[in-house]
Amino acid sequence: MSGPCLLAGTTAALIPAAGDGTRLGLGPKAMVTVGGLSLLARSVAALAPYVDEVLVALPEGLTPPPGLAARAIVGGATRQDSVLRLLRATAADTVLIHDAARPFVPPQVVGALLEAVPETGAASVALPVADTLVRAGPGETWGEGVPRAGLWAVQTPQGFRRALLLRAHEAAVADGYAATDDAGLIARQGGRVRLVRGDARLFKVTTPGDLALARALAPVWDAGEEEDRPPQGPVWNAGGRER
Ligand SMILES: Nc1ccn([C@@H]2O[C@H](COP(=O)(O)OP(=O)(O)OP(=O)(O)O)[C@@H](O)[C@H]2O)c(=O)n1
Ligand SMILES: C[C@](O)(CO)[C@H](O)COP(=O)(O)O
Repeated sequence: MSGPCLLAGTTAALIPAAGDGTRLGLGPKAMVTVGGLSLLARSVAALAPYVDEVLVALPEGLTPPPGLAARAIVGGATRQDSVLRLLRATAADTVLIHDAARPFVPPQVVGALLEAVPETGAASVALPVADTLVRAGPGETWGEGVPRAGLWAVQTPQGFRRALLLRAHEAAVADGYAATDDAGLIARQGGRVRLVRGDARLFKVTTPGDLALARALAPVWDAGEEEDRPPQGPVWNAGGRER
């Protein structure tokens, strides 16, 4: 990893992994394997080199897999609730929040995200939408076209000053507001969220089709170029200086 890290203080990776995986239909999704490694193990390994600690939220009753280099807590009923529990379980100054269900995390993307966070305290990886968009009408017919100019599809990881995100989560709880991601909670409070260009390989394993894609990609990813592999060992220390 090259380039300076501008983060001050400590950093934690928070990995919500407590979902049921209903759409995939294979039990707790984070434990599903691709290329011999669970989605959770891949996500933990991808972010561990950048942070001081990794915390994962698991479904109640699920024992953390042996050898997982992360502290485990019990997640909540929704992703939002799992993330709030993770935020309350760490004292880190900066947090990277990443779905366990996105196992392929290009190091370049994490580096760009870490450099973006200090500007506003909130940044998200996202990709400009490339397909034509339509709002479906009755009976799954073509309803209304949606102009795609300026639309980005949000991925993870997302990075935040922890105190800022915690306040946004607590405000959402107080208002009974539910969001599908964390950056949306900051934006709702009027906060600015920097968008960092993501990567097609950061797709979320949601459906059986996604799992088939992930299993096809895993051997290519694992044999990939050095720049596409997580760095070995810690990259930045707690004070944000390059190691
Ligand atoms: N109560 C929940 C629900 C989701 N997640 C996590 O949030 C991420 C994104 O969620 P998604 O892909 O929707 O996973 P599931 O909720 O498991 O999927 P489904 O909606 O099909 O059940 C996943 O890593 C998932 O484990 C979580 O930590 N706690
Ligand atoms: C956080 C997220 O991955 C960003 O795209 C997405 O919103 C998660 O949604 P889900 O409903 O938990 O699948």
